[in-house]
Amino acid sequence: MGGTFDPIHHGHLVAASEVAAEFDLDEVVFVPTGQPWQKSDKDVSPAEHRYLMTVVATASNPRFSVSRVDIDRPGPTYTADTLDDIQKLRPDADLFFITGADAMEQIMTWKNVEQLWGKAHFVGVSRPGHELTDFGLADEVSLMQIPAMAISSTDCRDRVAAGKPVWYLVPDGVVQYIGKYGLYVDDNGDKTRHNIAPYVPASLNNRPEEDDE
Ligand SMILES: Nc1ncnc2c1ncn2[C@@H]1O[C@H](COP(=O)(O)OP(=O)(O)OP(=O)(O)O)[C@@H](O)[C@H]1O
Ligand SMILES: O=C(O)c1ccc[n+]([C@@H]2O[C@H](COP(=O)([O-])O)[C@@H](O)[C@H]2O)c1
Repeated sequence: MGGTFDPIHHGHLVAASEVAAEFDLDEVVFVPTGQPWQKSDKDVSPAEHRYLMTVVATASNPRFSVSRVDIDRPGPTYTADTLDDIQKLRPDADLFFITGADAMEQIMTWKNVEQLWGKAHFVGVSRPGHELTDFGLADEVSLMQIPAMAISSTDCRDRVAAGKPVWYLVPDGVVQYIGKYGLYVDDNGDKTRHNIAPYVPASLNNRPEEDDE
């Protein structure tokens, strides 16, 4: 499941869980976007924050994982590249790509859309306020009704900026992550203030003991 996840919320998690159950999937890989080119007119939080919030949100589900392929690939994020990279990592897997109804509505504008159908089976899930359409591609796209979650990342960001709670709209750990790094508070759009370094596991970051002299 690809997304900007700025922040990840329970609408994303319910969609992933419902599709995994319906299609008996072994795993759902959440893939935060690197540069979501169709959101270039919007302020998007640094990729490392979006990645780490996605890790926090999915950590308790053994069938959920998070991939860095899109945030580690330079340039705009295209799903054709995402699917190629994931297929290289899981050569034997049959890939499914989960999208909400709003993303499905836009899919014909995605790069190399005609190639996408050969790379994965697409599952479009219902989302309040959006029509669910498969553009007549019934063999390539499945449509699925899921419990209606009227939650969006935009609304979560706006609520934080307005000092309103986002408890129960996003996982508890994500509420705490947002507070810890001061994300989405009104800072005149200066996102660089909240930049963090890429995550490096401690085991790769051990420095030799410093000499006391
Ligand atoms: N409440 C929801 N129900 C079903 N699908 C959703 C829901 N929210 C997001 N999705 C789907 O999850 C994927 C990633 O969405 P994204 O990260 O852009 O979240 P968003 O809430 O739409 O964000 P924003 O408000 O910033 O545009 C998209 O395919 C989107 O359609
Ligand atoms: O391939 C494209 O051209 C393309 C254009 C827009 C969106 N997408 C993908 O659709 C997913 C949801 O995107 P978004 O912007 O709604 O978070 C995410 O995986 C994006 O990379 C892909």
